[in-house]
Amino acid sequence: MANNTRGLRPLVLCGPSGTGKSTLLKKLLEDYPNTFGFSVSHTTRLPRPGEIDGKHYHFTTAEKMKQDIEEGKFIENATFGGNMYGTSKDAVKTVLDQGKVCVLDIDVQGVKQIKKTDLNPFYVFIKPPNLNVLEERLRQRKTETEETLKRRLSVASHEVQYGEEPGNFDLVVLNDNLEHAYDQLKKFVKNHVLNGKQGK
Ligand SMILES: Nc1ncnc2c1ncn2[C@@H]1O[C@H](COP(=O)(O)OP(=O)(O)OP(=O)(O)O)[C@@H](O)[C@H]1O
Repeated sequence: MANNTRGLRPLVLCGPSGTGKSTLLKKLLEDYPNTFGFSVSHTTRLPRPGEIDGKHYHFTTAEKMKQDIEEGKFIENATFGGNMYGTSKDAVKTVLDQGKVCVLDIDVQGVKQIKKTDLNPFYVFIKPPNLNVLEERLRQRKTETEETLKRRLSVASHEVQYGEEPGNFDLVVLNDNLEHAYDQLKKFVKNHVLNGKQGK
């Protein structure tokens, strides 16, 4: 069954911090076990409570990450809120080798870089209802300090602008109601990413 996905285009989920990418991704991975594989990004930020090294992120140092970037080991990388993030070639290869559809959770800077590669994924933008709701979600998540929260919000409006620009994404999902947003994502996945090739 896993081999049925071989050759299918990867799926990029992008959107401002707190917009609900991880939440939607979790639902997708639960709904389609064995079909999708998450490309585990590298980051120099500290783990949040409950985050597991190698599962949620590969936690690394700025020194090591800079060196790996110089050595060409990354497909895309970005600095956000004083921390580095990136997708290594190995992270994508690991998923493809499992015969799964590779899902990448990246920001706008990463999307712009991926567009210059031959990865050829589907691009989905997850849009927050507005910046006040985004702030509320980030506050409720209790992962941010006042400073990191401000930084995340300050880039969010530019990201939404890029997300809404026609042609930049294959699908823009408004994450107002979670079930509604997930339905839109799932429909797109069924019709385009899986292209009728397999069910659950
Ligand atoms: N539709 C929704 N309605 C209400 N709350 C939501 C909705 N979608 C997500 N949330 C909540 O908003 C918070 C942020 O969501 P999540 O962590 O998935 O965002 P993210 O885009 O992955 O952020 P980051 O890029 O910082 O990892 C979480 O606490 C999540 O439970």
